Amino acid sequence: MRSAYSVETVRAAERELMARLPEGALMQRAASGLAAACAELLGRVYGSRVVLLVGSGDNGGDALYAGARLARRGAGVTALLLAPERTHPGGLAALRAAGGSAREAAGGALDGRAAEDGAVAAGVAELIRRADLVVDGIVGIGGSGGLRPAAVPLAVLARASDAVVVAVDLPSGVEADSGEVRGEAVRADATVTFGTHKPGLLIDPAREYAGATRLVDIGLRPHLPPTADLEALQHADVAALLPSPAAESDKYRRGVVGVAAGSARYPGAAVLAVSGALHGGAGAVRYVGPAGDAVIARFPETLVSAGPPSKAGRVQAWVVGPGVGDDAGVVDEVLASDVPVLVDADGLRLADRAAVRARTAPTLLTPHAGEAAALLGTSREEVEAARLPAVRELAARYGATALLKGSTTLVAGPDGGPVRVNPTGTPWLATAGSGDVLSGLAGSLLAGGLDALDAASVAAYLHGLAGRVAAGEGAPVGASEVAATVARVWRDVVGGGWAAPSAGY
Ligand SMILES: NC(=O)C1=CN([C@@H]2O[C@H](COP(=O)(O)OP(=O)(O)OC[C@H]3O[C@@H](n4cnc5c(N)ncnc54)[C@H](O)[C@@H]3O)[C@@H](O)[C@H]2O)[C@@H](O)CC1
Ligand SMILES: [K+]
Repeated sequence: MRSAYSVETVRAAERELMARLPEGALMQRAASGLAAACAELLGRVYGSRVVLLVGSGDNGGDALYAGARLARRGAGVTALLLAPERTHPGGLAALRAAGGSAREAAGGALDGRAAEDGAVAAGVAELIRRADLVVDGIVGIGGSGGLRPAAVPLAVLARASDAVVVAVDLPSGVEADSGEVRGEAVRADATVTFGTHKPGLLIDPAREYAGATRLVDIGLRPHLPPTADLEALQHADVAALLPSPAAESDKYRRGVVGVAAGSARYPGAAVLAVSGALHGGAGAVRYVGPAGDAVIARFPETLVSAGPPSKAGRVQAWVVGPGVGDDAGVVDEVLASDVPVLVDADGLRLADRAAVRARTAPTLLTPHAGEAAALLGTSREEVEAARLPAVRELAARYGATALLKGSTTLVAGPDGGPVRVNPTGTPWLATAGSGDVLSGLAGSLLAGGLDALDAASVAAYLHGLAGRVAAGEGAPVGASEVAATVARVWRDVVGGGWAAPSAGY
């Protein structure tokens, strides 16, 4: 499990650890890991051109000490200081002693005129443009509220340069705790983070600014609490959670999932939700609704009933909503059941909110940002910008587990606790019907006995992997292909020997 901790928790752990170590030891650990990562990215350190963007705090100190290490190996290192009088003194001295140089980043006063806010000093643009490596030590976990104006042109110049951009701890300008990016921020090719991941490194939009993330061990782990603020499942975690039938299992012991989906107008949603459900490990899939013929034609193994959900026979979990159109009755009926219920798509719009809150069996809501905005009474843009607070609020407000879809899908439980972020997502999954497959898959795992947080996060994991594998070398995929690929990725996850395509999850 990959975990991330909030700034407040990281600070407390650092204080504990620092109290046991000689002055400055922690920063040396950080700088040494940072320098090693930079050297690796440069390939050849000797003769390379390195520019350090240095803010007024310890984040800048890390950059300066790492720059000193690179300078000792023959790199030409220049530090651009955003606040020359408040630069980390030890770091600056180390850089100079190693042969590096430092200069002011901001535009100085010219001919008696005051410097414009946000202007850069002469030669700075050229330095950044010609650099092989730019190290972003403007601000780390001490930052808030987006980049200050003086730092903005440096972020813009770094983006335009061909240099590899490495962020120290976090890309400057992103919110460490939430992944929000308000205004300009540094876009890094890689981020070297210390002690633990910060939530923003795993959640979009900030995750995109971080590039590939590398964690440097500075000995913080024993000082962090056992419960993280954010968790990302990895192969081994998912393998341990996936249901596997025992010798004495029959279809009923493996769980029956009911799917109440589709309509005369949208039969495809029913077919896709059933296809997801058939691949989620439940012993049987029961379909209820007006698209029975289409479902049977495609998946003859489905148990189809024509009547209402309450007459369909026992299930261990329900999925309700995909493609049901305006049939509020079916949503009401399913919500009145005493088994776990997943509500998706039209179901989210039609569900009686008081009925959702009043349920005693687990409820799992699976909105995309637009549906989440409607449930929260806010705008889609607000949800997209602040996904972590949004998913927490949804879960708390509805007393439900909430899965917020997106490139970094988030899952929050109703009683607080760590939020799960899915590391396997791919933009190829933004395709019609993909959400229906996810609902079926998660519902099937619910019926198989996983709790709502696990069912949702395991489903998102498998679904994301299936999307990646089906998309292969970057071709678009349909939702049916995603469903059909779930069995393969399930085998790979359980087998443990699967080599993930390219990506850093
Ligand atoms: N505390 C520790 O034990 C360790 C800290 N380390 C480094 O120290 C960093 C935290 O250092 P600090 O607490 O000094 O804080 P930072 O260096 O992250 O930032 C604080 C400074 O940045 C300025 N600032 C705040 N918001 C800004 C914004 N939006 N735009 C531009 N400037 C802004 C403030 O004026 C303040 O002086 C970590 O991110 C990490 O890089 C590492 O050396 C590892 C050990
Ligand atoms: K930084």
